[in-house]
Amino acid sequence: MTLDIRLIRESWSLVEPVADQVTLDFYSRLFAENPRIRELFPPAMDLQRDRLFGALTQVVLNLEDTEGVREYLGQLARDHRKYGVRPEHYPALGHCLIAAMRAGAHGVWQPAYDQAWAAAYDLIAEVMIQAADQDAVTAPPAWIGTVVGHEMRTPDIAVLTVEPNHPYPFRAGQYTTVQTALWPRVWRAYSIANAPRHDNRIVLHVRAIPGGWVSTALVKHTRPGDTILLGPPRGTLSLEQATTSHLVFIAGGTGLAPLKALIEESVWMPERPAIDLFYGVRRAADAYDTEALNNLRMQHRRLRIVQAVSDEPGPGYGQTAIDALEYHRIIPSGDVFVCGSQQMVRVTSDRLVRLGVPAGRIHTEYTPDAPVPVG
Ligand SMILES: NC(=O)C1=CN([C@@H]2O[C@H](COP(=O)(O)OP(=O)(O)OC[C@H]3O[C@@H](n4cnc5c(N)ncnc54)[C@H](O)[C@@H]3O)[C@@H](O)[C@H]2O)C=CC1
Repeated sequence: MTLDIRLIRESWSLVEPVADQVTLDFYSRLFAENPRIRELFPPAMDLQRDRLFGALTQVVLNLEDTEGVREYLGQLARDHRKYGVRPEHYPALGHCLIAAMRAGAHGVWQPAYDQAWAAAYDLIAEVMIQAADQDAVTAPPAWIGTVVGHEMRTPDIAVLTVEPNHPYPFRAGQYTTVQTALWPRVWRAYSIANAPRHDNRIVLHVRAIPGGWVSTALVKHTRPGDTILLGPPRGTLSLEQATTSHLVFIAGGTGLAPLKALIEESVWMPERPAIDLFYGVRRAADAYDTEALNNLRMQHRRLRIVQAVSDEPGPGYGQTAIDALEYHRIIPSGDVFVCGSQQMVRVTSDRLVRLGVPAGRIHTEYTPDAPVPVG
């Protein structure tokens, strides 16, 4: 079966401006026609809605890159095993998706679009079902993680150490998704703050954010001995993305987590890269991992750490991490990794480009389907 990329893009451009409406309509149809499928989704659907359109956008934009799309869909399928998605659900999803798009592009939708999308959807479903089946041979849909450590580092930041019940095959820089018993079917993403270890444990840095259901449960209502569910590891942030041996890491708040994992990994590399870490916090008291960072500095002689405090007065204060980088007159000649809030990542990346860093050398986690992890 061949894909009519032109028809898919053309029809996509009609529904994109009404994405919110189409997504709402899609879920309304799906749940009305298939009440059992509703049970797979969380009570509040806000984040889920954004993800659906984000994922489809990724596919539509990259249709020529067959291998890339297959890999992306494979990852999506492995991740969806934790929701309980099964092969028999796919036809209903496809049917409702096309119906919602047709309704959204009311009046200008052509019958040929139906055929183009049906063919594309069949292919998407086939790739996803195959990938999920293959994954089921070696991996559970989700891991049960026992919390073996829970340290309150500030009144609202906890560092959790979690022991998965099966080998957890992640790479430094990746993130996991977490569900707590308090919020069934609600999953949130958290970067893993360590490189893989022999004891199979992972460390998460979690700030309880106001209104953050999962983050508040993890920080305030979780104790050693409790269990949580972990989805499969995801994300592409990796030292392998670097093409140079001088790395600049720019972290904001708990955005430190994945960069710390990369630093840990680099300690074991035969040729350690030189790393400048610019770490931004709002208040000095928010620097929740100073001791561990100092330990890493002892092990990694080519690691330099500059801390910036943005929201407090005082000598050397009043700076974000990127301000500090400019203040120290470091013009990155190598690769730069940026992790923090979406706003911070965007502002920092723009400033790096203005400083002359090629966009291809700026590495961030943000992709449309995988928003920077939030609580
Ligand atoms: N892979 C990733 O990129 C990860 C991202 N995160 C995200 O990092 C964020 C951390 O939040 P918090 O710990 O509450 O710290 P925060 O975002 O409140 O502040 C941390 C630092 O970022 C700076 N900052 C905030 N907004 C900025 C902006 N628009 N431009 C420049 N600098 C800005 C602050 O001044 C401060 O120095 C969360 O949004 C979390 O989701 C967390 C883990 C991993």
